[in-house]
Amino acid sequence: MLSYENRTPAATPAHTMTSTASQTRASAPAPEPEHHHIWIVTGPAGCGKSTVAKFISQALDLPFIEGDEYHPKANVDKMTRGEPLTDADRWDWLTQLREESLQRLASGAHGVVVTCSALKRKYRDVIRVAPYYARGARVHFVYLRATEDVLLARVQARRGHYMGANMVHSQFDALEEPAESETDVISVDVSAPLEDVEREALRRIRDVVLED
Ligand SMILES: Nc1ncnc2c1ncn2[C@@H]1O[C@H](COP(=O)(O)OP(=O)(O)OP(=O)(O)O)[C@@H](O)[C@H]1O
Ligand SMILES: O=C(O)[C@H](O)[C@@H](O)[C@H](O)[C@H](O)CO
Repeated sequence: MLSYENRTPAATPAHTMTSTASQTRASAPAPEPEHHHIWIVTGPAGCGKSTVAKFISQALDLPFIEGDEYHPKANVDKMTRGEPLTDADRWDWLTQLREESLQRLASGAHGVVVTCSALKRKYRDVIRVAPYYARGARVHFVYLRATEDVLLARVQARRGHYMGANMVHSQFDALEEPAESETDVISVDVSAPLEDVEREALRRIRDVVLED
């Protein structure tokens, strides 16, 4: 479980507390986290969304939503044929991922980890409005950054996936890398070995939670 408990000492440093307050804290149940975080792991095909998101969800003991499983069959058929999706193909899918994420929080989860390519700013904006529907929800994007060459090599090496290497270029054509003004984005370079990428992503996520 993500150590949300770590936030308590951070919020109230021990040296500022009276002994009575310390005792109360020691016996009181851990407080509910104030914010419930929706972690959207993003990037083009092959950047490691599924692999890294599963790792994060396990490390933080949060539910995991595999965004690819929510594409309608028509979208999957299209990608299997090597045809890039259009904006129109993606809107309902993005809305559904936002709703599924909120549903997990409504069911009692303290957070949720979701994979979603979210290639363009306007796609990220669809998910960004989640707090409008659920006060206390916080959306963050974990953007897995890589060059086209790196992703081409990884998709070529992968077996049994509908997304072929012939689709990688179109993913970069569509990609609008998060701008600096998108302050809810953690950007992680994924050229490093997987273990390093996972450790770095988790470290950055924990930092965000501690700052919250
Ligand atoms: N840092 C890494 N170093 C080496 N290989 C990696 C790394 N990250 C992921 N991979 C491998 O690259 C391939 C693509 O990873 P993964 O399927 O998780 O990407 P994805 O972004 O979910 O792809 P898609 O969007 O197409 O489903 C997998 O075979 C995975 O094991
Ligand atoms: O927006 C898109 O074009 C899609 O979500 C793709 O990114 C794939 O679903 C994913 O990469 C699986 O290979």
